[in-house]
Amino acid sequence: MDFLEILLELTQQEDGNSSLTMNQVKGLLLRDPETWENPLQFQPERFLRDAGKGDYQGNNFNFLPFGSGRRICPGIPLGEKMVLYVLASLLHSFDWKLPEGSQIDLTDKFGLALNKQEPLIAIPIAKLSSSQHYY
Ligand code: HEM
Repeated sequence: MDFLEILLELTQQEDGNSSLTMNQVKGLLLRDPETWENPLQFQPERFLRDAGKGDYQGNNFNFLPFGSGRRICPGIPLGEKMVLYVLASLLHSFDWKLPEGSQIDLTDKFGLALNKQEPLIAIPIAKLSSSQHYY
């Protein structure tokens, strides 16, 4: 079946019409097995193997987390720094563990942006030598 047909079927409404937002198209493109090997698997290392696939400056139409063209996100440089800084701070300052008996569930929920179906609950454990380092 043609990829477009699958898109239309997935978004069919009760009145027979289909409505597809740009974000839904993007979400589905990121699952296209012709472009992404094992698209449903969380494999961030895929971008290390092939750096071109992770180019998000708007020229690679298979991967547009910041959009493209005239309306491309102007916050890319700040976003790049903030995501890295916040993540690095959280990993540097805390050990993380899951609540007793729970497991990580990576199932996602289709929507305007990709959300996890089950929220992640992670417990931070302070690991810096002095509590003053947390202020
Ligand atoms: C990781 C962080 C971010 C992501 C994933 C992101 C993603 C996006 C996306 C997908 C768009 C729509 C682009 C389009 O329509 O083609 C957008 C637009 C926009 N973003 Fe971001 N963004 C991020 C961070 C930021 C930051 C830090 C700022 C500002 C400080 C910002 C400001 C804007 C503005 C003003 C627009 C509208 C641009 C326009 O319509 O002309 N974004 N962003």
